[in-house]
Amino acid sequence: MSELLAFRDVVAGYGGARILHDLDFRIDAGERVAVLGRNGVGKTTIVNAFLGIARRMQGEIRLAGKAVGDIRHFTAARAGISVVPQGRCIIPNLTVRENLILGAAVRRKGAWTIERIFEMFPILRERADTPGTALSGGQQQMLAIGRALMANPHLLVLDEPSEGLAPVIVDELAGNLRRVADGGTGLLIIEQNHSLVHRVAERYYVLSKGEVAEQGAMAALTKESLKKHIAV
Ligand SMILES: Nc1ncnc2c1ncn2[C@@H]1O[C@H](COP(=O)(O)OP(=O)(O)OP(=O)(O)O)[C@@H](O)[C@H]1O
Repeated sequence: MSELLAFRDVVAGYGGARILHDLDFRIDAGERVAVLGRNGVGKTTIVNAFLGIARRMQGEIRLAGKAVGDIRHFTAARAGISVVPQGRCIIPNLTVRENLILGAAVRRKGAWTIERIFEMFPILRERADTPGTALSGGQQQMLAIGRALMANPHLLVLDEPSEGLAPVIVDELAGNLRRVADGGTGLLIIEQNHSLVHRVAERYYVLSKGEVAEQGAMAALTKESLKKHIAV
């Protein structure tokens, strides 16, 4: 399979503080990969490292097989990586429809259109003209995912998508993410909770103190590892 995103011996952090230590991981086209780990181990810093928010001090980040220097949010989206940030970042003064349209600003062609987003998330059609921040937490997560899909990414990166959602909404989210993946979009799901990823991801990395402590097939992740490294 072709390599989509890879970190090779990456050391990254903020100012002089090193958060990621010699981090190695790889996602191929169409894969569904989870990065698991407790609070503060550096999961979001992985995202920040390829968005140019964290400082890369050593190592290499490769996007679609090419080493990238300091990329920014827009460059990543143009290259086919869309991020659903932790906390969703719905733009307060924009309606649901306007938030979605914003996602298409990178002008990447593909199968995702506002109509297709509305088909997958009918509630977004019903509430298209209300402010995005007036939606419930679960609906805002759908909006954030829809907005990211509007950029027609090869890889959708989700940072703690199940945070603050009721179990029934997490079930719905898992179904939707599987549908996205079935359409050929790769998924990188960053989570400290196992309930979503065990239904969506096929492979996992466990991060501990900024390093990969374990990796393997999702089906082979043991209860002992879960207890040791994340919330169950
Ligand atoms: N912008 C920043 N500037 C300075 N330090 C930061 C910044 N963002 C994160 N950190 C620090 O980096 C470390 C790792 O944070 P990170 O957000 O990557 O962890 P995480 O595993 O995603 O945790 P969480 O589940 O809480 O989001 C923490 O000690 C945090 O305080």
